[in-house]
Amino acid sequence: MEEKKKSILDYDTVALDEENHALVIIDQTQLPYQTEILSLTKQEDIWNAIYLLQVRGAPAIGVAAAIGIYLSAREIKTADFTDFYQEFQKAKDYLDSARPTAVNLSWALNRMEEVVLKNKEKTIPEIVERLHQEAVEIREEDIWVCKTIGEYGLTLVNPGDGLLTHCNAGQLATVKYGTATAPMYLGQEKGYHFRIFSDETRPLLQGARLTSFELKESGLDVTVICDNMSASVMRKGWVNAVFVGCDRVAANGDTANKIGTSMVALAAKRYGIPMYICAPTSTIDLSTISGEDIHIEERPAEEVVEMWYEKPMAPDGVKVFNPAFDVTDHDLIAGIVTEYGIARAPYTESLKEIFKKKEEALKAEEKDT
Ligand SMILES: CSC[C@H]1O[C@H](OP(=O)(O)O)[C@H](O)[C@@H]1O
Repeated sequence: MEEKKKSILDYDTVALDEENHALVIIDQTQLPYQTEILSLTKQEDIWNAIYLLQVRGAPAIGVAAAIGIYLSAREIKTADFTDFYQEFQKAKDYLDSARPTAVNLSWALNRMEEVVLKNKEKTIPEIVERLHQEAVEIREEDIWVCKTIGEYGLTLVNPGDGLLTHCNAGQLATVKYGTATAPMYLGQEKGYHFRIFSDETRPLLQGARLTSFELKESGLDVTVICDNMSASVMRKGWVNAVFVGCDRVAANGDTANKIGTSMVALAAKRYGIPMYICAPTSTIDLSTISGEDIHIEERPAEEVVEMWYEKPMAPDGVKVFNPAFDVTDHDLIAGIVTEYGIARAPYTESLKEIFKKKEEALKAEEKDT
């Protein structure tokens, strides 16, 4: 049994238990009421954990998928590559079907598949070991990515600023630091005193349940507000910048993020407040041309009308629409903060520049090793 730690941030959001060959996650559907750690070995349990948002947030979903597909590869009992690859692809397609919007899920699975193909001349045990290393690398990389996003994000704000965020793009959506919360945590380390407003984020309340929880546990000044209050808080002059995460950034900068983000962006535009998307390059999908092409996940009606209420809050049988995400138009976005710099409009060009910088950095890294 995991010993009780002092803060939720002392627990691993998502990790590989090397000894028991298991994916270990915090069950985020139980937060903030109780901290339950799940140790998952079965593919269907991992699929369910992603679908039910027990593990959630684009980067954390990508890490969970990488670990999950490695665990699945360990169980493929054959010495023949063709058979192995066939079983691997089945497992990959299965995990990929858990949620459609966050590109990190397919990004991580595709990266693991590349490892298989790159090592197809090796023995199956050697391929599985390479998958193991890649899953660990994807997880470790996320820490550097989020910290660097935090450093770039800090260049956009002042020590005493009011910040607003929507949903949870915090440490609970990543391995460490979060994306939208990375500037907040790094600012705290520098002695900054941000006043943070966290939208509750209906219907699943990631902002109230998760963001306010992790920020408060870290000693940050956080205030929970209802989603319909964000414009009013902006109008009062309490917000100097908005930082949110993302689930898929299209080539033109249109961004899918938790439902309600586009309303925050519209209000921020009205009040002249910069809206920043904190986006690991793993969440930027240049093959998706614009927001029109992003598949928005729709989720069960119960999440809207029954969750958190003693009795359903709408008449029985009434129609319910429950899109998990919406698209913020690129012209409402002041900047896209990545681990290779801040992209500014026009995004079609600037995002390509970011990937060029990434490619150059990776090439230089390869040369050094
Ligand atoms: C660090 S990006 C997290 C991103 O993912 C969340 O969605 P969900 O809670 O459904 O996984 C939300 O859109 C966050 O902004």
